[in-house]
Amino acid sequence: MAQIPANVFPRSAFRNADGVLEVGGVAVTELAEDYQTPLFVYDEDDFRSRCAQMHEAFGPYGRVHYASKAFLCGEVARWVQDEGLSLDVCTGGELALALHAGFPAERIALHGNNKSEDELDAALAAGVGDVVLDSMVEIERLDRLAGERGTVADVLIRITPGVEAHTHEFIATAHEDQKFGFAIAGGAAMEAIRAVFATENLRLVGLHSHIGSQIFEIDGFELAAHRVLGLLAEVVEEFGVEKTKQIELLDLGGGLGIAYLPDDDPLPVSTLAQALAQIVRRESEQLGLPMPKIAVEPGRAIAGPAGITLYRVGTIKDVALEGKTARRYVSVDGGMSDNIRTVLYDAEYDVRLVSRTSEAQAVVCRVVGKHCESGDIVVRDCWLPADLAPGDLLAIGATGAYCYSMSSRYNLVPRPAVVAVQGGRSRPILRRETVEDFLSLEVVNE
Ligand SMILES: Cc1ncc(COP(=O)(O)O)c(C=O)c1O
Ligand SMILES: N[C@@H](CCCC[NH3+])C(=O)O
Repeated sequence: MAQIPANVFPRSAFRNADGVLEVGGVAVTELAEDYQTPLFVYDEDDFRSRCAQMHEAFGPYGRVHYASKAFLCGEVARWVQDEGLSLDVCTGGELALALHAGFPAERIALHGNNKSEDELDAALAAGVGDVVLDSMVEIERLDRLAGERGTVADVLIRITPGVEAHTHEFIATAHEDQKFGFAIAGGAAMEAIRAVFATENLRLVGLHSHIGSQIFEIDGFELAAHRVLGLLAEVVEEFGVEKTKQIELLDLGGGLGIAYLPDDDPLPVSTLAQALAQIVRRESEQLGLPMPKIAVEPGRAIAGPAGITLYRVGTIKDVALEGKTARRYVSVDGGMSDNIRTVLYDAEYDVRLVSRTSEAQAVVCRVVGKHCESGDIVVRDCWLPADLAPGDLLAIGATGAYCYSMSSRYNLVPRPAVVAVQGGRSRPILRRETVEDFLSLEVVNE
C-alpha cells in the first residue's frame, strides 16, 4: 500500500525517507501548507516529456496536436509550444486562451460540432492553421465568412468511420448514432467532401477521424484509418488523383489510454505511431497517392499522468452494511466539483495516503467529496490504512486530464489552485478561486 505505482503517478513521484510523497522534488506536505487543498499538482517535466515522446513518435509522419480540452492554461500552452506541438481547441474560449498565451495561430486547429459564427470568425481573424468542419451548416457558414474576409480557409472534414471503440459509451465517438462528424456509411461524408470542393473559399486539406477516448487497443485506430483511406479511394474515383492530392493530411484524433490503476497497460506511443504509419503507407500506395501526413490529437495521454490531486481528509464515518460488514466513508475537501469523472464515467482511480506511511491494517474505504449529493464519489472502492485520520493527505493519481477542465462550482466550492513542480521548486499556474470571484459575477440591479 505504501508503494506509489510508477505507471499511475507522475514520473518524478516517490515516497521520501519520511514516508511523504514528493513530486518534482517537492514534498506534498509542503505543497498543502503553501497552497492549501484541494490542489492540482503537475509535474512539468513529466508533461513535457510526454509531449516530446509524442513528437518523436509521430513527428516523422506528420504532426501532433495537444487536445487542450484535457487541461489548458497559459503555462501549459507554453509548455506545448516549447515542445514543438500544435494545439487543438474546440471553443472560442479555448482559442482565446491559447492566443492570449501567445500560442502561434498557424499551429492551432479549431474543432467542435457547433462552432458559432463568432467562433469561426475569431479563428479566421487570428489565422488559425485549420478548421475541422462537422456539419453542412458549418461548411456554408465558414465559406461565407472566409469570403467576407477575402481569404481561403484550410479545412478538414470530420468523418465518422463507424468504429465501435472499446471504451465508455459517453467517450466513444466513431459509431454512427452520435452527434460528431459525417458518416461514411450512407454517403454523408462523400456529400460533405463534394460540398467543400464546390466552395470558393475553403480548401480541403485533410480528413479527420476520432474514435473515442481512453482506448487500449490498436485495432480501432487501424480500422478507422483503413475506412478513411477507403473514403479517399472514392474521392480518387470521383475527382481523380490530382484533385485528391490536395487532401494531404489524415488526422486520426486522440484517444490513447493511460493507466489509472496499476494493472492498466496502455499502448506504447511508438507502437501506435508505427502501426498507423504502416497502414496509411500501404493503403495510399495502393491508391496511387503520396502518403498523407498523419496528425494525432492526444490530450489525456499527455496531461493525465502528469497531474495528481491532493486532498485533505476531513471526516471519517463507518457505515454498517447488511451482513455485518461496514464501509468506511472518507470525506475529502473537494469532490465532484473537481473530479466529475467517477460519477460520469464510473472512472476508477488510485488513491494513497501521502503525508505519512502507516503500518495499520488496510480497510475498505470509499473516498467521497463534500457536496450535497450522495453520488459525490471520488474513489468508489479502495483500501486505506485503518488509522487514517482527519488532517491526513490523500493523493489521487492520473487526474491531470479532464478533471480541472471539467470542474464546476457546485455548492459554490471554489475551484482548486493548480501548481507546477519541477527541480525541487513549485509555482502556482492557476490561483485558487475565491468567494470574491463568485461575488464579482453578481449583477446589482437598482
Ligand atoms: C476530436 C478530438 N480530438 C482529440 C481528443 C482528445 O482525446 P484524448 O484526450 O482521449 O486523447 C478528443 C476527446 O476525446 C476529441 O474529441
Ligand atoms: N472528458 C472525457 C473524455 C472525452 C474527451 C473529449 N472528446 C474524459 O474525461 O474521459
